[in-house]
Amino acid sequence: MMLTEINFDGIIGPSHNYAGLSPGNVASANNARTASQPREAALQGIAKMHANLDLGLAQGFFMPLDRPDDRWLASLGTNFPDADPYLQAAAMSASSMWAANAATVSPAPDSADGKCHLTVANLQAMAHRSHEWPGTLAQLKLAFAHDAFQVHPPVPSPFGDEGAANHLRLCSSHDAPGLEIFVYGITGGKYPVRQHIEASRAVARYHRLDPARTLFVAQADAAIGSGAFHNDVVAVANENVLFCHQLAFADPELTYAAIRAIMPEVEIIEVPRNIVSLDDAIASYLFNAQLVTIPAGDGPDGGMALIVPTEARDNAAVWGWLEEMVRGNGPIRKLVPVDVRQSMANGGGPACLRLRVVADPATVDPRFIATPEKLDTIADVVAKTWPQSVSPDEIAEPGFVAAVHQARSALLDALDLSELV
Ligand SMILES: NCCC[C@H](NC(=O)CCC(=O)O)C(=O)O
Repeated sequence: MMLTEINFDGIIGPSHNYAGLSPGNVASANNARTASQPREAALQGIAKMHANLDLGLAQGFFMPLDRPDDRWLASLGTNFPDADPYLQAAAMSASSMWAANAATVSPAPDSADGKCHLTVANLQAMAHRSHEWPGTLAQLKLAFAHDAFQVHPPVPSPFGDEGAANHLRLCSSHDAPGLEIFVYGITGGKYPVRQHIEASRAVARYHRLDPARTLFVAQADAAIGSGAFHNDVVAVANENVLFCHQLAFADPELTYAAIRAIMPEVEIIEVPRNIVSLDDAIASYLFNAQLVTIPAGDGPDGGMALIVPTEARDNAAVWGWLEEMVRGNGPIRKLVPVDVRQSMANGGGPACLRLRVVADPATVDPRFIATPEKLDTIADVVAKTWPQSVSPDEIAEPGFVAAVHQARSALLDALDLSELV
């Protein structure tokens, strides 16, 4: 059994649009009502997956969900043509692209029963995301049907759960038992808190985690209030490294001490607020990075790489700090900027677009595992069928709805996944 970290990216769906649906998400608000480019968006995501394969990383993907979500609208007593524009936009959202919010994942070495556990996130804080979970659950049950996994339905209402975006795992290596850190919000000032501690505690119970290696940590109110609606906007972990902003956690010193008490070998790289302000961190998304271990023999000199959005390179304070960090003798040796601007404009960086699953790739349904050839097939379908551009006023047009349906069906056909209705 070879346990490896596999990054599953959400393929950016054909209905990708900027409807400004996420209060507390600065980018979503700033770009509200502008035109989006679904085709370019999806191609950017595919290019990121190609680049990760080139780094020697294991890569998977999830299909876009069926949009508009007619079942959800029916449960609200309406249908797409009759619904008001807000419900139409919420039903049409391509938000399942942000796979970090699909589920929380606890790899097998962390669980008392030796299975890899996944709990689908209920995403109940935002209407347009609250109806993702049935489609996501169906997909995870298919991809992870092997008995190496256990897929759990979401935590019940009213406890909000946003999945892996509020979850950090530290370990000596991916296949060793880890320390799992659940980050929750208390108050977000003017913005909603999305992750509730009761939900985090329930997930830890479902996953049969060892309480001695599980922490529940409050996110700083200032971070949520500045636009860090998920903790992965201000912190990321990989193996023994925690990379975070000074204002990520409500009580940083206590948090670091609690981590060190369980895992003395942890390396905490904290970015000081006087060098990178919270506003710069949120605008550049330097922490919404994929912090990955380059497989031995494949890397420039081994070590870890930080896959950052190009927005981080464009910010002088952020890029200056990052360049100095990689020149030092630390664990992060390489910066890899990737262009995911279409997703970034809705508040989703490289880390939001992926769900990390530590598992034996042989136990995953192979239809969800990426190869360069399969990514080319996906890119081909996208180039032929994804709408080029759409403004929020156009998402209810019958022609657009038909194009969205056709595009997704073409992709499911090409990947032999038509059973995902
Ligand atoms: N992890 C990143 C999630 C980004 C996501 N954006 C959105 O849903 C924007 C949708 C819109 O405004 O059309 C969110 O805020 O949950």
